[in-house]
Amino acid sequence: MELLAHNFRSDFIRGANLAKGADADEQPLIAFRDATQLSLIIRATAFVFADPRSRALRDVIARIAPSEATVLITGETGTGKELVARHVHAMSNRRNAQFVAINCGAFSETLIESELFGYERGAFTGALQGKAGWFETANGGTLFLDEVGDLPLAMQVKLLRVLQEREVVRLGARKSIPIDVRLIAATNIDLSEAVRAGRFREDLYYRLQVISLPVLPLRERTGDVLPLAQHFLTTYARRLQVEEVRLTADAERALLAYPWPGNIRELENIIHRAVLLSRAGFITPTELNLPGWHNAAPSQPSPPSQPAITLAAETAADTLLDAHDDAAMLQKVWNHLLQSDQSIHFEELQQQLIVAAWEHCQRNQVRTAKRLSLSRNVLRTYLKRAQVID
Ligand SMILES: Nc1ncnc2c1ncn2[C@@H]1O[C@H](COP(=O)(O)OP(=O)(O)OP(=O)(O)O)[C@@H](O)[C@H]1O
Repeated sequence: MELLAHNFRSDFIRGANLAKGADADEQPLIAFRDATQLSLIIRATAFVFADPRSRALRDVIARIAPSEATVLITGETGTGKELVARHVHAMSNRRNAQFVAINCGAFSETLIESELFGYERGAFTGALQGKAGWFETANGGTLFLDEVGDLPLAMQVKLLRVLQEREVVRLGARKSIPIDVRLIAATNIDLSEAVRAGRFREDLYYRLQVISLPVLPLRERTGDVLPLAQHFLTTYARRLQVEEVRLTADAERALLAYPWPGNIRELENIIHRAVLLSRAGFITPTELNLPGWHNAAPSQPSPPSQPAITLAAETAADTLLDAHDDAAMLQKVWNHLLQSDQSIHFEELQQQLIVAAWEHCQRNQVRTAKRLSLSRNVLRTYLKRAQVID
C-alpha cells in the first residue's frame, strides 16, 4: 500500500503526538465538516493510493501540479476531492503559500459575493470596516472552490471576470486589486448537464476545466478499500487511545463486498465507530454493521424499531440545533446514541438525524444545510435517499 503524507501538518501520521494532544478530544465523531469556516490551516493530509487506478491518478496529479492551470475535480461525495485538491497544492510551486478551501454550497447568495471578493467600509449597512475576500486571502496560493455547481449565476459571471482579468474589485470599491491565485474547483454534480439545463455558464465551465481530474467512486477502485480501512483503523485507534485493533477475515470480506455509496467518508465513519465498539482487539462484521449485513447469531439484540430510531433522531436533532455549540453538542449526542444502543444502524441513524434536522428547520433546505454544515447538494442527496423529497 502506498501512503503519501505531507510534512507540513499531517494529523493522520502524527499519531504519537495526537494520542494525548488536544486534537484527540476535539475530533467530532461524525464527519459533518464545518463548511462555513475557512480552512486556512492545512489540515490532515495523508493519502492512500493503493489501487492501480488511484496510482494512475496520483501520477496525473504529479504531472499537472506544477503548472498554473485551473483544475476541475469531479466525483461523487466523499471520494476525496478536497484531499486531491490539497495534494495538487502541496505538489505545486505554491506549496508554501496559503491553501484556502471554501464550500460554495454553504453560503447564501448575498453572503458569497462579499466573502469571495471582499468589501469596502460602508459598502452595505453594517460594513463598519473593509474586509478582504477569499481571493485576496489566497493571494500567492491556491483557492479551492468546493461544490462550484452551487454558485448562483450572477456569481459565476463575476468569477469568470476575475479569472480573465486576474483582479478583484471589492464590493463598494472603485479600484481593482491584482491577484495571483490558482483556482481548483470541485463538483459532485454533472456540470455539463448543468450547462445544458442553463444552471451553469458554459464559458465558465470551459475556463474551469483546463485540467479535469475525475476521482472514481470507491466501488470502482476496490484495491483501496482494505488499505484505507487499515489507515483509518490506525488513525482512530491512536486518537481514541485504544490498543491495536484488527479486522477479522470475515470483516475484511464484508468491507470488500459492500458498494460504499458514501465512499471514503462512509468507510472512515464505519471504521471510527467500529473502533469504538471493538472488543478484545478485533473488529468483526457485527461491529462494522454495514447496511444490508445481517448477523444470524441468536444472541444478537434485535435492531431498534423504526419509530425508536426516528424518535432518537428527532430528540438528537432538537438538542443539537437548540444548542449554542453545535459541534460539541453533536459529539455528545452521537456518543450518547452509540453507547445507549450499540445495534443502532449508523447510516440509518445519520439519515434520520438529517431528516429530523430538516423538519426542525421547517423543511427549509438552505437553513438545514447551513446548520449541519453540509452543502445543499449533499443535503438533497440524503433527503432523496430518505425519500422525503423527489
Ligand atoms: N486517498 C485518501 N486517503 C486517505 N484518506 C482519504 C483519501 N481520500 C479521502 N480521504 C478522507 O475521506 C474523507 C472525505 O474526503 P473529502 O472531504 O476530500 O471528499 P470530497 O469528495 O471532497 O467530499 P464532498 O463531495 O462531500 O465535499 C476525508 O476525511 C478525507 O480525509
